Amino acid sequence: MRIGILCSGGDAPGMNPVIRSVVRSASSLGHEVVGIRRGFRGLIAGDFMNLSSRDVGGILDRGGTIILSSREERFKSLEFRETAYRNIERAGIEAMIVLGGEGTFKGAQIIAEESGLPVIGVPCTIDNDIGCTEYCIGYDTALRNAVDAIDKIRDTASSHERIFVVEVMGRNRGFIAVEAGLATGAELILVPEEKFPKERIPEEIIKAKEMGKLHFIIVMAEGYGKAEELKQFLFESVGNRYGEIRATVLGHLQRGGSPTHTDRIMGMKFGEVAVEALLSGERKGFVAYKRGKFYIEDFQRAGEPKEIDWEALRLSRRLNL
Ligand SMILES: Nc1ncnc2c1ncn2[C@@H]1O[C@H](COP(=O)(O)OP(=O)(O)OP(=O)(O)O)[C@@H](O)[C@H]1O
Ligand SMILES: O=P(O)(O)OC[C@H]1O[C@](O)(CO)[C@@H](O)[C@@H]1O
Ligand SMILES: [Mg+2]
Repeated sequence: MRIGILCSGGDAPGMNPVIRSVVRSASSLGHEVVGIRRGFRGLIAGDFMNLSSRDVGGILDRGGTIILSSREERFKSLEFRETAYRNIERAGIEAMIVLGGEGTFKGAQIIAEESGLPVIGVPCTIDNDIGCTEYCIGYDTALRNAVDAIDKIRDTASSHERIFVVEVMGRNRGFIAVEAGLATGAELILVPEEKFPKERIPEEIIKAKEMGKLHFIIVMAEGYGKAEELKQFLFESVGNRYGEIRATVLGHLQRGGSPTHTDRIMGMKFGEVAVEALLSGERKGFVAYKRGKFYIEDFQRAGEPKEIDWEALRLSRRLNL
């Protein structure tokens, strides 16, 4: 079988271990892998490259993706998808493995349904927001990056007795904010899922400062609000009386760097399962991970809501004395 592989949406550290695993698992069973460069954009352009086991050497520890990624609006239009299907046929691609988030899986599902090609998705997004799977590649590394950065911010926040608003990624979800916030002992975690009233934040700051805390660190998911705007609101509410206020947006540094051992190992496992699923005749769906087991789930279910760790949020508040 000739298998096409692509990465789409925001890159995720751990995509390279998935690619390596797909290429070598397929190769060990006598099958070929073709890399599609720049995700769906490369499908439309017909930008393909053969990937041998040697081509994927030395990439386990590399962040990003060697076959590149993109967000490609044109893939939502049938006209461009038809061009993609002609390119797939011309290149002799008989099945596909698609790495990305929930948006990417919509594209993957459409390919499977319109072209009849077998397509398997591998959940790769630092947002960790794909329904039905307990794990998404990239999330662990993004957490490591966020925790590392917030620890550093805490040092300077304490020295200057400041209030910090730290904005972390998670387009519509608070997964990174909750876990990075608990792990760094943030004084307040703000997530879009909870709608914590911003009018209550000044009292929280006053309470903490009266308890003798040097700093007050707010870890806020980007889906809750903008760091600069919250900083401005706090300044208008309490001024500098409880410490100067600063805002930091961690941004794309969360998405880079060498994948953690968890993202590497999970990436390799997800990749092998994707190849075996295609070889055993699966036609469409994504590899999901639940209670220690991998299985193929319907693409449709990727959009189902997945709960943040509410227990972690509760615990962070209890321990904030
Ligand atoms: N309804 C759709 N039909 C066809 N293609 C789609 C559709 N939705 C998304 N896509 C494709 O998937 C790409 C990636 O989607 P999106 O930007 O939502 O990222 P994602 O895969 O969710 O990853 P992340 O959120 O981690 O960045 C889009 O740019 C587009 O090419
Ligand atoms: O890299 P871009 O296109 O600016 O997208 C940023 C978005 O992508 C993500 O990093 C997910 O990949 C979100 O957390 C964030 O909202
Ligand atoms: Mg997404």
